[in-house]
Amino acid sequence: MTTQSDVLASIQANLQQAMERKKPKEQTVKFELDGQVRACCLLKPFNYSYLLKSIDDLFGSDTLTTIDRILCLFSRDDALRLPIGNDDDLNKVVAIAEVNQATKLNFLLIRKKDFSSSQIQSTMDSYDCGPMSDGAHSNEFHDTSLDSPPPGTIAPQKRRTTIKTTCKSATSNDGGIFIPESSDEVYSSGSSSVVSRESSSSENSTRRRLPTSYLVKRATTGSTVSGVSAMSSSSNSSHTSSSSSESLCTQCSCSGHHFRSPQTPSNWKLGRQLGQGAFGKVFLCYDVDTGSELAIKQIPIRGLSLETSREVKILECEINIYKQLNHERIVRYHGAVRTEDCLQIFMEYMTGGSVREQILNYGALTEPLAKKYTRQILEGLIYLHKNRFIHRDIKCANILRDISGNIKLADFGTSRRLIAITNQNQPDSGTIGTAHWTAPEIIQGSIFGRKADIWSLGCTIVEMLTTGPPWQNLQPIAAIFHIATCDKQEYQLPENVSNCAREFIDACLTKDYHQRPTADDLINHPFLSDVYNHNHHHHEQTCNQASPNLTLISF
Ligand SMILES: Nc1ncnc2c1ncn2[C@@H]1O[C@H](COP(=O)(O)OP(=O)(O)OP(=O)(O)O)[C@@H](O)[C@H]1O
Repeated sequence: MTTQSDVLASIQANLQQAMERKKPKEQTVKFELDGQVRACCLLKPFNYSYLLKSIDDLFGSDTLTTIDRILCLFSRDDALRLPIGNDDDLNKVVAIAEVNQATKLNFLLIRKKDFSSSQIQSTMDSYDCGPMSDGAHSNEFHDTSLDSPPPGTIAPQKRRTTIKTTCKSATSNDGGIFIPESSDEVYSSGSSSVVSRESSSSENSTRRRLPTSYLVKRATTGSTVSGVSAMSSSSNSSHTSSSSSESLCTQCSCSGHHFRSPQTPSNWKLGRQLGQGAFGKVFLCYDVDTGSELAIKQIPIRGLSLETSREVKILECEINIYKQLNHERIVRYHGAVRTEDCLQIFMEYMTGGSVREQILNYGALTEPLAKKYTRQILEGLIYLHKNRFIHRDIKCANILRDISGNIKLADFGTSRRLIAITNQNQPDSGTIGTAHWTAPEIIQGSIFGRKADIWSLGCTIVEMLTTGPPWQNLQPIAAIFHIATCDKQEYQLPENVSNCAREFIDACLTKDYHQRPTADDLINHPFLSDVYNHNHHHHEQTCNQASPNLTLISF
């Protein structure tokens, strides 16, 4: 006799079978090497050595001997890139792709540092690279030279892509097939930290072209600035006149003319080193003309490809947009200057260093201090989000302290470009990367929006209270696998942490971003109810400020 549980078991088995049948039997895999994009379809399951063989098949034998790292690219703009080194990493990546129903896996192949352009040339010459889109085969290989372009050179708008071929099932023995990139895929640059379209109901995400009108206009009425819609693409000028810029003010309905954009120092002296991050070193900088001290981040850019050089140019331009952001919870950018060897980013000097360093020096923070920092982070986020910016890299290393123990958000908007420029993944400079703070929707690659910052805030509070983010013991690939596949983020907090704090963190770590609260929602959460609203006090002073050149200091 058939019991109810037999029926249920048979339904479940059928379902399982149906799901298995729906799973694609092959995986499109796309590789990029020196700006060359090639793809093939691999029959599943495939392992790491099969992946390596495909690289040789696609790019020519001996290519592997020149490769230093294979980075898997995640997120819509490929900003999250993690090294793949074995079967285990690859299995996790394939599993994430399956969960996300991703149509292809993207890998970036990084050459060994000492591999010269002439060697690249001979390797490229040694295989038939298939049909070319414009027949300019040999010239374009010269484009992959590691030399920087001469000053003033405009990099090509798009990397060369391969001509049309049909994507069909193929084993690596086929030597690979070429898949044309859509213009959207090719054009991956733009101000990725800018929320492209304002929508209260959805967290839209589209790739943006470089905004070339750098004047961010404030709204004529109300307290919200329609900054991004004012950033239209018009010319390819990269010069910003700081004297013509207006600062943004979203805190009140005042005129918004509190400050002018700061001037980029032109006459300055390098001071002591303040620290080192994944992308470069940070020094004290004395502005000889104004007598003020700033911080300067120097990012080495010698020997970049044309494509990467273009990223540097875009970052330079973006920083000139960020200069106009003016809020007491945001570290002020003072501009960027490119020299032959490095990109120099000038910013406000924060005497207390980062909260990450505070934790490393003094241990986990107490709940009241974590609460105060959380409130101040939210104040910064509310300002950024109102102005349609996403920070995208909230973590203790990017939260800097002033002398009186208040904090500001640093490094907004720059991380994605710096990753592309320096090809960093998990940095080897003692910093810990960003994978553990990344929101599931970013890993899924379909969307990113303001609520990704809220997820990272949740991870950052865990970091403040325990010295590390959730999944801190896992390697980055394993961590993002958990973030993408687990329904509930697990983390451990000290026993004495209040329920209210736990509820707040849980709210931030809501997997479905539709359900996740906004910064505006969270500022009213009971967890923060007993923190003094320092911001309000300060802003009243700011709005009543007589001279735009005076900086008020509040305690
Ligand atoms: N504006 C600043 N004022 C004072 N010190 C700073 C400033 N910016 C950075 N630093 C110091 O330099 C260190 C390195 O900063 P950087 O932004 O390069 O890397 P990071 O944020 O620590 O790590 P990552 O590169 O992973 O983001 C910081 O930890 C901090 O001590």
